[in-house]
Amino acid sequence: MQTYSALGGGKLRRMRRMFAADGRAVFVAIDHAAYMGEGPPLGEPMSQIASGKPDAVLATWHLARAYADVFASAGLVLRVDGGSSELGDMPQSDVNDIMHLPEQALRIGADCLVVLAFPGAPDEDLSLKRLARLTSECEQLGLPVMAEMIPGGWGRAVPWTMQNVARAARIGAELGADIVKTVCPGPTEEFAEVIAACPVPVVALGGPKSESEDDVVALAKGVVAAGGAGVAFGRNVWGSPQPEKLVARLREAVHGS
Ligand SMILES: O=C[C@H](O)COP(=O)(O)O
Repeated sequence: MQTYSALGGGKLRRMRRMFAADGRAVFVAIDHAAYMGEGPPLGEPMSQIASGKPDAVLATWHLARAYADVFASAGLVLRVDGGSSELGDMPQSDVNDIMHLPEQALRIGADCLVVLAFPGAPDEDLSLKRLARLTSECEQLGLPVMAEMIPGGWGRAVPWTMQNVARAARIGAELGADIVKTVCPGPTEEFAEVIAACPVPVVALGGPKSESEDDVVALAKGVVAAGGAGVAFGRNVWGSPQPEKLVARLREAVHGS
């Protein structure tokens, strides 16, 4: 199991706001509407997600503020990259600005910031340098950074093999990320290769809505069995007719209770 004892006090406390005593977490991603499709429905569905007791939510600036009370018991990961959307010419890899500064993020209660990075993409230097700049800045504030490491970018300029995912995860950690979020591109047993390569907690992202919630839960179980620190699932959770139940099932899969 990963421990955070080497981190400074601020980071340690914020990591504990997201990760339970077992070192694992269920993150629910609700940031999609800023860049991808309609995103999660507002209002009551947000309360339903919260009722399932996710360890943390991964949110946009708006949702972090508007649902601060609803998600008061959950950690907050704030998406700070962006600047393009599906309505425009959404890039496959090249990198937009940091939209919200770390000090501003602290003011609205963020426990962690998240940005994408695309090692292996033709313009990899842009996202890797951005990640490194952000982690150095956040170090001064005791604010953890989650790196969403996508080998080759969404256009898959390099194939999503387990080896490439492992390399991407390690690169994220080397550039200062405290948590790596990435894809599990094959059988979950093989995800152990990614965990072995990466010295910080790794959580798996979910991807498009699955036909079967049992498959979603099985993915979470498999990731944890392979040594992963949990999951960061979005569409499958807020696209569920009963998000509260699914979050509770994911908790069971990740924490065993
Ligand atoms: O932050 C956004 C997530 O990576 C998307 O989550 P999802 O792929 O499970 O919908």
